Amino acid sequence: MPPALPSALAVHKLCVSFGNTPLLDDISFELPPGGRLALLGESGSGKSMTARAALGLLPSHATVSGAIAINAIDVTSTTALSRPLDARPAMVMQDTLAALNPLATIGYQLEGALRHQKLKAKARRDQAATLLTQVGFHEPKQILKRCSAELSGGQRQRVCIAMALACQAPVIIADEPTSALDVVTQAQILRLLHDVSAAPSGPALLFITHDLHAATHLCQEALILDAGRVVERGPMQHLVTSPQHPHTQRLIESARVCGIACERLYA
Ligand SMILES: Nc1ncnc2c1ncn2[C@@H]1O[C@H](COP(=O)(O)OP(=O)(O)OP(=O)(O)O)[C@@H](O)[C@H]1O
Repeated sequence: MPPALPSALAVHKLCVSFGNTPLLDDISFELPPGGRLALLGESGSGKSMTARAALGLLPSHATVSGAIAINAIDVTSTTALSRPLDARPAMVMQDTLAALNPLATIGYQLEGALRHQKLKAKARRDQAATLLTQVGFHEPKQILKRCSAELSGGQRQRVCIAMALACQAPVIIADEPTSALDVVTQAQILRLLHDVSAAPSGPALLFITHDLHAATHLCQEALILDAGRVVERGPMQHLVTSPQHPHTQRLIESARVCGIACERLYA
């Protein structure tokens, strides 16, 4: 049997506090290469803080214990920019206008993300266009010339996913990537995130969301957070059809009140 690949992202007994305030308490999970894990929980439960720890973006006054490894490289106490390239997750955020530089063309930004590949200028331009095709643009050369304000929200999110792919990151952390989009565009972006992570050697995906329905479509597994702790974990189907913890039960029930019967997806 070939040796098992290291986890794309491994978090072990992570605790984070700001001063005397504990924000994350004993968080552990592993994300295999190409795996898709949802982080679910109510507002303030610690989803984004977990992402910030994995990205190396906690403020310097944070007290951190436990361990974080990316591609088996220990990054627990290294900031984002001091990490080697193969231990830096890429980030896809909800606010695509803030994520992209409004004053630079998409081509300029995408080629910047390809810088580390040391390609010649023409090859870099071609690669930028190829990435845009990969995320669903039919006229990539036109998009390369535009600025972010000249694109729709869904188009900007595709560009952000292309930027994440350009970084060849082992993990994409997607924090509410579809919340600002209409339902048709949401479905397209979820499908795209699925396809990029399911591709051979595709990145693992940590999907942060309130949206149980989106998580059931996209992810194989989920962690449910409450007040900075993991209250339940397991295969998505199991959590949705047979939630054990009262907090998970409340999440499923709340989704049902909003007309979303996730368990039907598994019927
Ligand atoms: N800069 C900060 N300083 C102090 N406390 C913070 C800071 N940022 C977040 N927190 C606290 O950390 C906890 C977790 O916040 P976090 O942003 O991770 O929640 P979340 O689950 O991502 O919520 P949401 O779904 O609303 O984005 C909350 O209690 C929040 O008030």
